[in-house]
Amino acid sequence: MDEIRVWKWMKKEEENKVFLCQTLLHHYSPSIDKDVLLLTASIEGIKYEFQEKLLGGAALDATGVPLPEDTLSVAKQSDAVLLGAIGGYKWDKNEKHLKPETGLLQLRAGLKVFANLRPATVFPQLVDASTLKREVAEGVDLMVVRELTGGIYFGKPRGFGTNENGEETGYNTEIYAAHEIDRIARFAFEVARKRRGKLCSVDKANMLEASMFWRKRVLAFAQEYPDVELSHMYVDNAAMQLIRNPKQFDTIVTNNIFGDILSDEASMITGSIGMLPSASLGDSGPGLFEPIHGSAPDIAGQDKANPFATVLSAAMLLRYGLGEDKAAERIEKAVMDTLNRGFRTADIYSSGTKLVGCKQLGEEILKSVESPVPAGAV
Ligand SMILES: NC(=O)C1=CN([C@@H]2O[C@H](COP(=O)(O)OP(=O)(O)OC[C@H]3O[C@@H](n4cnc5c(N)ncnc54)[C@H](O)[C@@H]3O)[C@@H](O)[C@H]2O)C=CC1
Ligand SMILES: CC(C)CC(=O)C(=O)O
Ligand SMILES: [Mg+2]
Repeated sequence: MDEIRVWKWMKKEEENKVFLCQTLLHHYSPSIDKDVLLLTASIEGIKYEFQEKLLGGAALDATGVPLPEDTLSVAKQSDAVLLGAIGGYKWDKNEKHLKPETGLLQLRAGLKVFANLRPATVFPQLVDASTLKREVAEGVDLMVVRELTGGIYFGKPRGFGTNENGEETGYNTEIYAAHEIDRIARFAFEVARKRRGKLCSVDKANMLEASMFWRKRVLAFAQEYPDVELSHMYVDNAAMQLIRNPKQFDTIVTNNIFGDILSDEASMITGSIGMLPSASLGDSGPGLFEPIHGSAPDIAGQDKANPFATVLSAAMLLRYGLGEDKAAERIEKAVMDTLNRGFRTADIYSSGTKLVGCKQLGEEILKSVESPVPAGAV
């Protein structure tokens, strides 16, 4: 690849109180995931052009819309898109079309990234940071494949109304067309095939028509993938099984809203939502890479946020977005080195480790990117 363009939304300094990820990252000049990505690219000899554009609250404040045309257009022309989290108290009461979250959904739809990969891996160094017992959490390595551009977040009709009793209502529609299920099902079978060959499709087919249809379409792919063991589970049971025995799962495929919820749940097995990166991919065009967490406004400005999820998203960008596996490994190894050297933010701290803020953790990750610690040296 001769030229690599990476685009990232970056918040402005004055919004630090609102956007934690960017607050914590912004202590660091200008953000940890960007610094790690660009340093790694330079060391690995990857040529790049890096542009920054606004999305979400920063875009609303600057332009009046959550996804400016210029942002979408540059994102579409890029090879990969690195994204911080959006949202904040300041815009919570905005009308729907003027919410930061709407900008994010428009970007995902605009880039047609229908498959969202959310790996939940328990690093050996963090087993004791999990809220689950060691024997339950240790060795968990599962992948949530979440459908990202359909379902209830996009379905119509939606809105506010009045029912036959004159009472106010709010409504959304869970709807999937056949092609939307088929493409995510195929994607998930392929993912499962490259992993441990087990695919669990999560739905609510005992009650919802959209789920009954989902299950029927997923099932139709089973004969094409005889090497993949397909199972089905209702989402309420899946939420319980993830806590009871998460090691039973290899790859989970599910709709947009169930995947959103289950991946937040799965993140806690690993110690923190601050550990989970994600990759959103389509049939063609750039992938979108972002942590699974939001802007964490409750700890904004406190230098407390865990940067690993965003840094690992940069690694996913290199691997799945640009095919730069060696560079991705450099970042993943730097994360492991940093953990091995004992550095932890508060959310993953356990006794005997070193409690640091986001800024220092970022500096430690950068040191490890630059000079990987030889195996056995810590
Ligand atoms: N993809 C995105 O950009 C997302 C944006 N949001 C937006 O973020 C805002 C906050 O939403 P919440 O429901 O509070 O979800 P959230 O994921 O921002 O935070 C949930 C909890 O996890 C903690 N947390 C999140 N990331 C962390 C990190 N890196 N290190 C340590 N702790 C971390 C927070 O402090 C909070 O207690 C809202 O405006 C929401 O719409 C929420 C989810 C995803
Ligand atoms: C705006 C939300 C739908 C985003 C979210 O929670 C997510 O994608 O994880
Ligand atoms: Mg979410």
